[in-house]
Amino acid sequence: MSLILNQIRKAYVTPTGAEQVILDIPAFSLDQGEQVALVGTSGSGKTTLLNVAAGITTPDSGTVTVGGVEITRMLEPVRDRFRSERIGYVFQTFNLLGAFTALENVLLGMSFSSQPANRHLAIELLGRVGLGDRLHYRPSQLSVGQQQRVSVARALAKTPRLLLADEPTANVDGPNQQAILELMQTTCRENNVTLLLVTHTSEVASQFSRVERLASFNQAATSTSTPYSMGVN
Ligand SMILES: Nc1ncnc2c1ncn2[C@@H]1O[C@H](COP(=O)(O)OP(=O)(O)OP(=O)(O)O)[C@@H](O)[C@H]1O
Repeated sequence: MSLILNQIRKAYVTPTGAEQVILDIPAFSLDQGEQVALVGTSGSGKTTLLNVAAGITTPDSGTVTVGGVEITRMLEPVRDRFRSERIGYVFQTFNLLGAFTALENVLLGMSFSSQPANRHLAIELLGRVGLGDRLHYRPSQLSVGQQQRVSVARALAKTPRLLLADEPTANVDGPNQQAILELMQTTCRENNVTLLLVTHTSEVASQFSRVERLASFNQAATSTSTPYSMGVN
């Protein structure tokens, strides 16, 4: 599905009560099946942009159109169902359900989508992210990097039409980073899934033919951002 952001504005109220505009985006879009890396300084609004694209955060103004459907016009329950069925999201903070095992988390992610839970696919994906021997571990029994990999498997398992990934390899080592990135890119390519992936790492960004710097299309001046030099900013 294509993703089109048009005239998006999003401001937050700071603890002092002032309004701070985080996103002021005249236009930003991805074609169906396109794979884009999004880079930018910490605090510049990358997660906010993904949340707006997913319909989790409502923009103050502007429209978000996913696969030709304007999700900003939908009532919240309809938008929630649209997201569950068609959008995969690898959250920066994983958002795994603590009472459930790795396998159950992936199966639950599938059950919220339109397709029936496919245990075979869930086990295969967990194996492909290197967690074949951790299927029955709960999040608290997994390392942070392992939890991140469960989150990747969960997002892919529902075979979304749009995949949003917020630094999905931030907590894993080099070989795992490469394996996860390849899995995401290959799966998206094979299924014509649109991929928007936030990264701070130049090795990750370099594997995308299109790399977008948020500041290049966001007119909001996020002066709170503190540049740091882990990689791409
Ligand atoms: N609910 C909120 N209320 C007020 N300010 C917020 C809220 N959520 C985010 N912000 C502010 O919006 C700005 C952008 O946050 P966001 O998480 O989108 O940045 P980011 O680019 O993803 O950062 P990072 O690379 O560190 O993950 C930050 O300055 C943050 O303080």
